[in-house]
Amino acid sequence: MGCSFSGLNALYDAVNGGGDVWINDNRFRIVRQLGEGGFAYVYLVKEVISDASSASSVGLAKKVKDPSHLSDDGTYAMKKVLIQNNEQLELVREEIRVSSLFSHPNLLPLLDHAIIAIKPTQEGSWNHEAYLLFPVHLDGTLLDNSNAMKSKKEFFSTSDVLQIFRQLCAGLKHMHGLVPPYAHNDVKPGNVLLTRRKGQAPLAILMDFGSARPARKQIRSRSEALQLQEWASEHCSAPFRAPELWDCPSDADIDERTDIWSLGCTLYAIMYGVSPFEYALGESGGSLQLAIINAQIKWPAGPKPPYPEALHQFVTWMLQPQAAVRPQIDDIIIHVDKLISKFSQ
Ligand SMILES: Nc1ncnc2c1ncn2[C@@H]1O[C@H](COP(=O)(O)OP(=O)(O)OP(=O)(O)O)[C@@H](O)[C@H]1O
Repeated sequence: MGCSFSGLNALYDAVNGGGDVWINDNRFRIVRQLGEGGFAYVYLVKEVISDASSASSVGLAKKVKDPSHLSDDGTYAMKKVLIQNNEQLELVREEIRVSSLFSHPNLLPLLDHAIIAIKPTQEGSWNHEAYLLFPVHLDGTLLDNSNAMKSKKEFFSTSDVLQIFRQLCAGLKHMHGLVPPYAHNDVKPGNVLLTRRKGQAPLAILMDFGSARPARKQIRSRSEALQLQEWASEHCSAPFRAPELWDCPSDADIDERTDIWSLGCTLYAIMYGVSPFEYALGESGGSLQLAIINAQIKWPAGPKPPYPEALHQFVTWMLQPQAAVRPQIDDIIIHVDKLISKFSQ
């Protein structure tokens, strides 16, 4: 395959093994597909090291700053993003730039990346593919886990609900605490990787920084408000999207509390397996936007014994439609720690 490299390079090893991919100096064998998104495929890959005896000083080990991100068996998750135009190329470049700003045990680290240009289209411009390499978490997302549990009528214990949530708060605190603060903008169960651990609450890791941006925006005109709403409609999943991103005033100060709204919806979903506003609409349908703007919350029948009322009040506190009086991540952490000491053994 004819390739032109845009600085960094990933290259199919068409001759050796067919299924191998090079990301910069390292070679990976595709084992199987793990998932797919809008324009992306995620594969389980295994690093191919020619001299296994010196594995700790070659290959990815040489490249990755934090050795705890290296896997014992050489397996990783590789996301291949198909890029068809300049706008998509800029989005991937931004995802790579933003991901490299974060370093926290509850945020999925980007280990390496490469963008390649492939066969010119008829107009003569280049198509691109991006390859992003991450640690792999084989137990799936919080959404996958919730769906599997729902079909068995199982629920997380109160203690696990709080511990999973606490880890998401820790990851978000890192993002909201940067200068300038960053909002994730797409906090939802499908963007949380969960790893089950014996005798401990599951490990929760927030991923997908494709929508993460500096959090604070001053909206001072109708056209700026509409521009923000349009951006949000493409980047923030509707059932978890804050009211100010649906119906933005022409004079508004947007901040990282858009994520607190999504976090409230996510806490509800850890308990009941669905966003509160999808649940509120139920089978009858109706307007998701109206349900969100009115913060219309209903509580499903849960596990027996049910979750403590204090958890419901906690969700309601985060789902404050007026962003200016919604709590910040530090307030949330103080509160969840109190709930953990009260309800976890
Ligand atoms: N590090 C990983 N370990 C294991 N599985 C992963 C990993 N990263 C992604 N996946 C799987 O691949 C799926 C798609 O990944 P991701 O959400 O990053 O893609 P996306 O294109 O951003 O998707 P979407 O547009 O739906 O948000 C995930 O839902 C998950 O099942």
